Amino acid sequence: MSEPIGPVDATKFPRYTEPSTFARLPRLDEVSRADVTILGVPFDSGVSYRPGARFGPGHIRAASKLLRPYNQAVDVSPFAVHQVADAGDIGVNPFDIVEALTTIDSAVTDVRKDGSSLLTLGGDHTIALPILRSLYRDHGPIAVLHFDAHLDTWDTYFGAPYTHGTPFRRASEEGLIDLERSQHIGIRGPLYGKKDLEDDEILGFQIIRSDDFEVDGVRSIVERMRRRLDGGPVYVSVDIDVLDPAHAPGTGTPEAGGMTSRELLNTLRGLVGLNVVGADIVEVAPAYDHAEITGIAAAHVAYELLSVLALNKAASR
Ligand SMILES: N=C(N)NCCCC(=O)O
Ligand SMILES: [Zn+2]
Ligand SMILES: [Zn+2]
Repeated sequence: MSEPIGPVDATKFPRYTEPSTFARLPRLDEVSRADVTILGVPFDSGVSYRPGARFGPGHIRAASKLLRPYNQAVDVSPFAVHQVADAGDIGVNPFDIVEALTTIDSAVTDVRKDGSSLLTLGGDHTIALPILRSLYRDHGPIAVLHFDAHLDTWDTYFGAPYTHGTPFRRASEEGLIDLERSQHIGIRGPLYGKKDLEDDEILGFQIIRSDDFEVDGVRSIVERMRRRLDGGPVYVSVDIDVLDPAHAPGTGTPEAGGMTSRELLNTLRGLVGLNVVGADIVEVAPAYDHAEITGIAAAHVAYELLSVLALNKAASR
């Protein structure tokens, strides 16, 4: 097998040149096949408050230009172990959510058909549902590790079943999730009522609260997370609003009292060795971002997830 094509060399082409791909990696059509494909899903017709996450993919790519090839925190070069490529964005109907779900499902299925893992850049949280539908057809019920301020297991908004506050309710009803192994991390903030928590508990999710990071620390939370997820395929869904608005102002439904980016990156490093088959980063809304704070956080979240996939690949050889 030929050597993987890595990022453009920043000592020859400065970082602000060239069209944007994630981390200046090759486009999918420039490589024969990818082990990991990055796919943009510019869809935000499911939001309940501030719109704008449809511009998330481009913003995360722009903020990813400064990423360097070697991850010192976990001792891996995530783009050298295997081929990572950027498939660009899906064309999604912004006016018809049901059609959008079908389009996202088929695009994700297409990207994965030769065995590639998937990292999706959203888009609002609605997009997790069609991704889980696609993964279910290959893996069966999958554990969801859900980083978010919000439960996203609400039933409907204004009678609408497909929104960014409801993907994990729909996915649970459709049997796509292994609910005995699933977990929300970073939950906080005002709810509509106590019933929100009761409904979520009935579904079977386990909750690690944002405040738990202060009390228990990252190390003990990683232990709980690994115990919960072990034993099967895992899907990681990162709503950037899991971070405190100080660390991620550019998002649609911000809530005070969130995780720091350092806590989130460290927690993600704890996924090494688990069977992560796909991931998303959603709810990045650049119109409310300043100084690329949210874009940079999202790019680093992607980098840590890609590092986990690379370490898992290296260990399987
Ligand atoms: N998935 C995200 N980011 N937010 C859901 C918030 C739903 C609400 O407006 O109550
Ligand atoms: Zn969410
Ligand atoms: Zn959220």
